[in-house]
Amino acid sequence: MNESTTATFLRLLKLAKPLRGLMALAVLLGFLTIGCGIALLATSAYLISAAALHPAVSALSIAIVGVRAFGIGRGVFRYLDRLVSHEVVFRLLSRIRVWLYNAIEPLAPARLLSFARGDGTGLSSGDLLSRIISDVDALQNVYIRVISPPMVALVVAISVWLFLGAFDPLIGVVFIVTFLLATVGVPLLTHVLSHTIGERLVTLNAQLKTEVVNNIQGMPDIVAFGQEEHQARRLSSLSTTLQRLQRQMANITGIQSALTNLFTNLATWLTLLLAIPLVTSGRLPGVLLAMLVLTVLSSFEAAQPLPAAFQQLGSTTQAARRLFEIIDTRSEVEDPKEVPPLPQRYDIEFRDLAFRYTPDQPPVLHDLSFRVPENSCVAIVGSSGAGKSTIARLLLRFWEHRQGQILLGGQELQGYRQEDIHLLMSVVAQDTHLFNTSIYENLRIANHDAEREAIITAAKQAQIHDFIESLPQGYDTQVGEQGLFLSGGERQRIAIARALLKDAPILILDEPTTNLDSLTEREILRTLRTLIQGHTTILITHRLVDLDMANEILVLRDGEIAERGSERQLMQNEGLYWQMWNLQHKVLV
Ligand SMILES: Nc1ncnc2c1ncn2[C@@H]1O[C@H](COP(=O)(O)OP(=O)(O)OP(=O)(O)O)[C@@H](O)[C@H]1O
Repeated sequence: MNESTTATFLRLLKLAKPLRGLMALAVLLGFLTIGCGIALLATSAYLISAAALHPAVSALSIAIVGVRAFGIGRGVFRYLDRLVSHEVVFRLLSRIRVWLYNAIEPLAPARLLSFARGDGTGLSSGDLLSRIISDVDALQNVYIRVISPPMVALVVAISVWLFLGAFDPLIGVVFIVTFLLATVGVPLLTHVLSHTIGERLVTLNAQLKTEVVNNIQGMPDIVAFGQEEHQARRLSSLSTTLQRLQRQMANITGIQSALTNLFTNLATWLTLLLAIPLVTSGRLPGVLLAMLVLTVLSSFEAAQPLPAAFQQLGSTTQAARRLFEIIDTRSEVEDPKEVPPLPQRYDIEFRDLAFRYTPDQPPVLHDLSFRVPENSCVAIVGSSGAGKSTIARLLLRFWEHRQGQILLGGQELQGYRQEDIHLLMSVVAQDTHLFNTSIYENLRIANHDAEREAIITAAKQAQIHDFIESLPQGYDTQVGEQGLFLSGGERQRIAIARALLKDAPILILDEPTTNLDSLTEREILRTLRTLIQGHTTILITHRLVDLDMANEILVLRDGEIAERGSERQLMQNEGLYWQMWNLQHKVLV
């Protein structure tokens, strides 16, 4: 094992620390199972040999009872061993899953995004899924096969060595050497041969899953651009590589299994070779010959699982490494150590703010200063990529600003917990995520305590109620994955209804009328006009319609405020806003 494998392995062991009592019990039960198996064969061999000499039945009674007891004991202990070791594994895996989920949550969206973009550790949604499901499952191998069996093998080795040594030290030495070759030599050899293949198998499996998820998500585009064959070729090439690696793994399995059998038979044969002269010279009673040989043969049962476990160690540690990679990722945004009081007022101020997403990228926002007084509305307009949505992301503390200040209620935003900030803000974003459940549940997500009446009122205000009612299953209609069964406009109106239901004091409307036709846009804007009353609102839009509802409009160009004022002032200035308005108006006409 190299250093990093050992370090990963030790970290995995640490995870199991709270269950060490149960794990010790599993080792004890494993030993008792194999111990009973050895004793069963040894006693049976003695019984058959002794019975061949026709002694009185009473002379055999202890051996007969022993055979029965060990036979029953082996079954019972095997059952208990499986029960306890699986209990340990399932408890551990469920702890790891929860632990992992808790670690992922703070990474969203900034760190998860950077994973998805491939500039972190190259994680995409398919890869993430693979880590959470397959990699966690792969850890079973560590706890069931790598930890317990070597300990059981160690206890068996010492006990059988001492037992055989009592009859003849040389037989004891032959046993321990062959046993060590089978339990240490073969596993090490398999590990050396297979660990790189195992690691590549995990990575390749994840790559294949990523590719499949990606293809399924982009299937309509693949079909529309006639790329089916190209994509199928990519998948087929990945799966051929996977098959080749799996074949190599199968060859190693064959080698390790042949070597283990070789050492088992060699040990049995050598014991026989050494014991026969002892019997002929009278130093060993003849009835014990078969017993010694079968003790050796059956003790190798403890060696059987080790090579397979070490063969999978490469893939297991690689899986663990991939999990620890997520766990070790620092979240983009850190909450303050002490729980701060909530703001008493809801005005927002940006002071000399500059921001870039990554150090190697140019700044997206520069010297940004503006104020949104409590219960007023500021609209931010500008061309695509000007940095409008970035302002919303910073306000939501999805990203951390490092230059300048953002104040909420007069206090720096970084002084509040993200959780508290999210409670104070309702967002209608460009892409609303709908969960694969009913419309009703999708609305209720904004406010779990909302009564049905309140949900319907919000849907009415967002102009979506009549549409929902026209569906055969009304509010219980399933929306499909990511709201696939709804149009872009319908999804947007559900987002507005959610914001209405949440009724937070601050509203962030990021292109709330995207995907809507002009008529619906007007209706929604009318709703928004009412909605923003009594709320501090930031309205981000590139549609220059009905912006007289904003107290101030900021025109953003390349991350800077190029122009600002009320709609009337900006139109009078005949500057950038006026040009954009005219351009849009002409296009619309
Ligand atoms: N997560 C990110 N990492 C790196 N760069 C990003 C990230 N998100 C956005 N950007 C970049 O920041 C710039 C501003 O993006 P932003 O989404 O704020 O623009 P926008 O004005 O809202 O555009 P649109 O109107 O098209 O939504 C763009 O150049 C974009 O490529």
